[in-house]
Amino acid sequence: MTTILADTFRAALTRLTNEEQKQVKLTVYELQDNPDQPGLSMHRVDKTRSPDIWSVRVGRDVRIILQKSGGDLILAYVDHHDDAYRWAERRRIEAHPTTGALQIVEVRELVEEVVGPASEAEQAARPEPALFAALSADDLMSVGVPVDWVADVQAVTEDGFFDLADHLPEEAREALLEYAITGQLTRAAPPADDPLQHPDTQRRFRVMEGVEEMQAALDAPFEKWAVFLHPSQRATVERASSGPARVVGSAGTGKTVVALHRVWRILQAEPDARVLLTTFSDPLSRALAAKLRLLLGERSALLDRVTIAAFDRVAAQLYTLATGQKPNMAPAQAIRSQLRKAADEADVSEVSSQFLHSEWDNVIDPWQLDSLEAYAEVPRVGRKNRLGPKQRERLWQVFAAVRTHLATRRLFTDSSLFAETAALFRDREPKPFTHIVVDEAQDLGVAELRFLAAIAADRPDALFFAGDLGQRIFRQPFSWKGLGVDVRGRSVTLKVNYRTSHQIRRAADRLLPRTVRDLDGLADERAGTISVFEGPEPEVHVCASQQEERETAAAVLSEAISTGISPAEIGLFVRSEAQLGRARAAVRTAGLESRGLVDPARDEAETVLVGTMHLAKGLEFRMVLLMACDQNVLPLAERVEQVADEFELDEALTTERQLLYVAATRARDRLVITAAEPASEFIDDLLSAG
Ligand SMILES: Nc1ncnc2c1ncn2[C@@H]1O[C@H](COP(=O)(O)OP(=O)(O)OP(=O)(O)O)[C@@H](O)[C@H]1O
Repeated sequence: MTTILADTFRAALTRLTNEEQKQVKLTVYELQDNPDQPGLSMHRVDKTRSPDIWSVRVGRDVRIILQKSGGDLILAYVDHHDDAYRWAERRRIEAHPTTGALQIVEVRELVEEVVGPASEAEQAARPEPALFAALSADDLMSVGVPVDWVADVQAVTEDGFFDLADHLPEEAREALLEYAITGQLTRAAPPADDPLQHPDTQRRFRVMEGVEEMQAALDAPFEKWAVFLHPSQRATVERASSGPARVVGSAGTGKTVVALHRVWRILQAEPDARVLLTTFSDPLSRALAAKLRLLLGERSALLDRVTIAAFDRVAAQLYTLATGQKPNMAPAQAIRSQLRKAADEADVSEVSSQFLHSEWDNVIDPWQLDSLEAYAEVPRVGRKNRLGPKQRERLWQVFAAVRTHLATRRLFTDSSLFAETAALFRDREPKPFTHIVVDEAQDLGVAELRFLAAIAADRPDALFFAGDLGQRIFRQPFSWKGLGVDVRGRSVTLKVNYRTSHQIRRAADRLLPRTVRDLDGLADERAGTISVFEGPEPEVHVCASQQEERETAAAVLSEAISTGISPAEIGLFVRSEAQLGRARAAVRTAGLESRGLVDPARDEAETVLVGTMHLAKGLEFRMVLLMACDQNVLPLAERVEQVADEFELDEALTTERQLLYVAATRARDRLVITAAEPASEFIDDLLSAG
């Protein structure tokens, strides 16, 4: 007999007490071992609409609801006696007549709380149009709307949609939302012979191969993604690649989840695989490590074959491994003074410090240019090369002097460490890693990408990237193809946002263009992304002074706490360190305590996280408060003043905007933005309708 676990069962299990959960799990293992054993007290549920629904007794008051049909045993639900029976009486488990996907269908006539199709009189009085009036019953069935619910969907207006959507299977809900936003109806995958093989079945039912798998699935934490993936996520995880591949999608669409499952799949499929899971910062790599542990659960022995660390740490470790020495890093300030000194000596005083720094940071150092010829030929993306050959020659003397200064002292920059370590491993076999999975890949620089390509095995599926071009906040763009990493034709876009409410996502999306293109012509298309739940509209408070802002923010925090949001569920972010004081003062005024990101000693449950927007990356909170969104803070005036040319100005404005997008999309349910007058121009974009 095949045992199948439904997502509704797992969700219901987590609502029971620990002791009840333990008892339920033991009963499930017994059922899986032999569902017919006499010790199990199993009864057919009489009042249901399907003949195959049974209840199994767990202790005095808890009941498991399951469907027994053919050779399959579907674990559907678990709850206290009366609630379990009520759940069972209102549901059918069946293959959808059009799509063939297995669904748990709510029996329409037994669901009272949804407003039924409006009468003609009501419709005449109601000015709101029906959202799906143009779709026929066949259209609706083609996306998996259960027969019972077709009339309700045809009659629903925008106001009632999210309430109704709660009663529909995910594929129908998502297709209808997409239609409401884009006017396009994406039909379900073609029917499979076996309903269990249908991609929409697999997002809510999973066949359990053995007791061990069942244990892992039931012990896995409440995060649904640990067990059930969206079909587009699953396809991306499982896809065999003929070359480097990537997954893109706007914030909250599950790119990190895909990256984690990809790592797991590689480890499972290849006993000799050595995997690097990497990203751009230590806090993010720690978060990835925690999530991977969670996903692997009982299979944590697999972790022995994974390295999880930020790019720069991996480079430093491999350098030490190859040379026996620790790399000595040059302080950024020392490089700045060397540049100025060399410029004075070479008598190029007409060139501003801004230009020198920018040229070093964005061209000379990342590309590791080592000659005047290389300097002349480097691809300058978007940046006008305003240098004549003579001037370039003089400037090169400056950069060459700094390079010599660093080389003679064996001092590294991040980029030179990447380059040197890449050179140490480029021709070595075997490579340190068979597979490399990169999260937040939009912030890879030239040196990092070359480094990763050099330390990965020479096999087509060695490199996998997850990222969102719209969230690039650190690095300037460059052509990946030009460096030999061509993901064209192997890029998948995820469209379902699981993190952020419809209202917050819609507002945050207004900060960015609908399409963001990379330099190889690949587009990240943001239009058509949907959120699966609703919440309040984001709030914006533009205050007359910083003091008024502090009081307003404090009042917002107090009100949130009074409505049941705990301090740990709140993230408070500001543009940069200079505004942290304003944020902490607001937390104090609300009578709360704050903690920083690198403040592990603080009790997380009792404190509000306060940090800069750059550090918000990769996190998520029930409520996000963004403070100090003032005119000179976003975009940051100091940064705008320091640009070397028009290209850099454009870059600065784009990445400042993207920074606000990153911070705003950390919010699940509530987003509040405050500013002291005059407010950032970005706020107008966020609020503008349409
Ligand atoms: N299949 C799924 N089912 C349920 N929840 C999911 C699923 N996939 C992702 N999530 C949830 O959605 C949220 C966002 O996921 P994730 O962090 O992977 O998104 P992301 O695309 O990497 O976001 P960002 O670009 O903002 O970093 C998380 O809370 C995650 O648990």
